[in-house]
Amino acid sequence: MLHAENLTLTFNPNTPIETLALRGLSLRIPEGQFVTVIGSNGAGKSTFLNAISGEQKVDSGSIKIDGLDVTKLTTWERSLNVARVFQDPMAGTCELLTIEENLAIAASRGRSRNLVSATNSSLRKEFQKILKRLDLNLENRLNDRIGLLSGGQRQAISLLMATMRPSKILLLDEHTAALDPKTAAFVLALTDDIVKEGHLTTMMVTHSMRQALEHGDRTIMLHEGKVVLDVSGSDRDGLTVSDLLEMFERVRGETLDDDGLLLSR
Ligand SMILES: Nc1ncnc2c1ncn2[C@@H]1O[C@H](COP(=O)(O)OP(=O)(O)OP(=O)(O)O)[C@@H](O)[C@H]1O
Repeated sequence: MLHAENLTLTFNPNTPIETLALRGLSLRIPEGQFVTVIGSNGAGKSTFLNAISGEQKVDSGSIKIDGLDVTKLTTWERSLNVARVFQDPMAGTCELLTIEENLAIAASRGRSRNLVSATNSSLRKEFQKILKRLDLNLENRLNDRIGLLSGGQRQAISLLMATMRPSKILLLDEHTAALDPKTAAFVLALTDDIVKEGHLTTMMVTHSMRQALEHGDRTIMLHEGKVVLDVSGSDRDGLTVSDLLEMFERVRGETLDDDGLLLSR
């Protein structure tokens, strides 16, 4: 389904601040697989997701989604294939628009209808139905500005918006990192349900090794722009956070020195 082959990307080449963000990164993800992605700060996780979504052009290598090389598509063209939820709850929704208007934008993705015609009564019913699953009474607040909602409520809606229309791959970029633990658990459970229901091919970046092991069916670790660990199936079942840390240290031949990653065990 997703086939990334030998991706390289250098920021500010031939300058004192040259950064080799992707160094021959290759990864294949079959359809319907849920991959969790971990890695220390600066490992290249966001850059990789940006390359898949088209926000960042790579220097070399190819990214194919269902056999189609997407490296040459515009961001808009790729938005039909790639759905994404960011860390910042404010990034996925427009605070000045109502809940209904935000959902209408998501509903019109990939369609020729405009926003005005999208806000009709059958769509309103669809919006109420999908909001009901959150059990937050938001289905009765369609006309409220989304800026009135909490970060967790907005992030839950961002997830619903990203998955409202079909796409080939769902990218979750630390989408629960800015939420308090209880709300993060709520959004993660919602994520699991939505991914399972839609059999969605998914990549979820997280700084929490525990989350990485408890969700999805495969875990990869990036380090210095490459995949250095890739565990799934029976190898991953029963793996503990300590095991994962140990494996990383073994693979890299060095001690993991990343407070963020260690603190969020
Ligand atoms: N637009 C940019 N210009 C210059 N350097 C960049 C840019 N984006 C990322 N980098 C650098 O590329 C490297 C990879 O960054 P990236 O954001 O992909 O890491 P990450 O694994 O997502 O890290 P984090 O967990 O801290 O978010 C880092 O050294 C970063 O400073």
